[in-house]
Amino acid sequence: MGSAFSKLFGPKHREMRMLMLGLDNAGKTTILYKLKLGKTEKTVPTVGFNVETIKYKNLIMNTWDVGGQERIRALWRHYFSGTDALIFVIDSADRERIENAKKELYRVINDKELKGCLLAVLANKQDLEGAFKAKEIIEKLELDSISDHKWVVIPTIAINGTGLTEVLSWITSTLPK
Ligand SMILES: Nc1nc2c(ncn2[C@@H]2O[C@H](COP(=O)(O)OP(=O)(O)OP(=O)(O)O)[C@@H](O)[C@H]2O)c(=O)[nH]1
Ligand SMILES: [Mg+2]
Repeated sequence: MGSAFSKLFGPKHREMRMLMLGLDNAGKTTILYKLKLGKTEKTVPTVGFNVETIKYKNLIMNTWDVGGQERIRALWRHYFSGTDALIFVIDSADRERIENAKKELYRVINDKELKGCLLAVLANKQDLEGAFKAKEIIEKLELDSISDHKWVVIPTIAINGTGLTEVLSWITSTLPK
């Protein structure tokens, strides 16, 4: 009632934690800043993490974006605790590494610390030639086999913002009350 939080944001707001993971170069940082600032920032590969607060409707989304390079993926698990929604970003045009992305996705969602969290898979870079469509991503990643997480695949183009509102909207409407 009288917490500093409700004084800042109003009593109706609800705070949640989002975690963005995916292979290096998938577009995570581009998405984070497009959501936060509404513009396309020039990015460099993330070594470590970025964190930003995104306000959407009545939600305060504390959003963590962790670097995806192979040598630092072992650090991902340090960010799992308390995650309400995992946003797993795929470079849909990187056909060679889709199996690698699949392996990393299952390693993450099978961790007990992420039990039951929402899973939004972003089929990013839909503007690029040869990009897998959302349906193909579902097949390649065998998402129909996942029954212990509510999941969705959303086609996105981070550089112009296509699909990003759908991501926030799905999370908002699917989050347990
Ligand atoms: N064409 C196209 N390029 C994109 C899209 N999204 C991101 N990019 C580009 O992909 C490159 C990598 O984007 P980042 O956001 O830095 O990728 P990341 O997932 O944060 O990578 P790490 O920090 O290494 O894990 C940048 O050059 C982006 O401009 C997209 O939808 N379409
Ligand atoms: Mg990054």
